[in-house]
Amino acid sequence: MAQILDGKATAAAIKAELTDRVTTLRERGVVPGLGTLLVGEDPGSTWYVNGKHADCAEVGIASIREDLPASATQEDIEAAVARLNADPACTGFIVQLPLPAGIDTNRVLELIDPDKDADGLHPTNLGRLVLRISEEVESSLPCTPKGIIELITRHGVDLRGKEVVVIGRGTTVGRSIGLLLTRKDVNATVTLCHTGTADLAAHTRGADVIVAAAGVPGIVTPDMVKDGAVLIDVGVSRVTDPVTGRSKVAGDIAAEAREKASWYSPNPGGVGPMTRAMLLANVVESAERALA
Ligand SMILES: Nc1nc2c(c(=O)[nH]1)N[C@@H](CN(C=O)c1ccc(C(=O)N[C@@H](CCC(=O)O)C(=O)O)cc1)CN2
Repeated sequence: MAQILDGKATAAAIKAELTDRVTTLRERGVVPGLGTLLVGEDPGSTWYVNGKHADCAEVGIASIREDLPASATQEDIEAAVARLNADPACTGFIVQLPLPAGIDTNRVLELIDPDKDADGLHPTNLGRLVLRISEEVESSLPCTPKGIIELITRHGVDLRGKEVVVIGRGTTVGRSIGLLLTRKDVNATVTLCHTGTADLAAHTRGADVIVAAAGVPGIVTPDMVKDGAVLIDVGVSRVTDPVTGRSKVAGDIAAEAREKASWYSPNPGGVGPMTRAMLLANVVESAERALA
């Protein structure tokens, strides 16, 4: 019988730990502050950003918002990044992705002060992750990959020597998760599959762990899963429920595939809450580093 990697409960436990650490920081005169930059009115992105501010309030982190209209130009966005870089109340910030079409996302990410990069997506911080395979990385780690590893290990599942297949090569998950999984403290072996992979099923069938981050509902079907595999469902697609007619989240892993798993992350309630908790952890850790 497959067991659940409960992201909601794990994130709640992490938030309780972070609340205590924020109290200690405040007692030492440091108020951690998270900034967000949201461009446009996409309902999903707006929901995620609102959630980030609610999470901050829950654990005692201050928060700062920069909301720009969808018509914002590259210059407008770069100016907002500069304001957050300069704001002393903002100890770390994120640029909500994706940015509207026509905006040079990499250029925007490169302008974030690496010391304030709460998402760990600045090239300097990704570069540190590439270079430091055994030492502690003294900057933020990308939230979803960090959250996935935390979710698995907090449930007592050992990743050492495991064959992990990652599906999807996006900026926030696929490109960087291999860097974390192959660090010496985790020691997994990673295969990164993507839209150019010739035979996806041939890879997933041999995998001990599948991290599905393709954003394609149900791309992982039961025939692609080995008995006893660990299934991590990162994909978030919005579909209409044929019975209720309501919009709902559809993950990348077909529900029937879970029956073959030893552990699986539900979706919703798995990786998403962990992503949110890791952002808070990054803000707290960076404030603690600044004090040390
Ligand atoms: N700058 C960033 N942009 C984006 C990131 C990111 O880490 N940094 N990740 C995603 C969006 N995201 C956070 O920003 C995010 C996605 C999902 C969830 C979440 O809690 N999902 C719920 C279900 C939500 C629903 O019902 O729609 C769950 O899994 O239980 C939180 C944050 C892309 N952009």
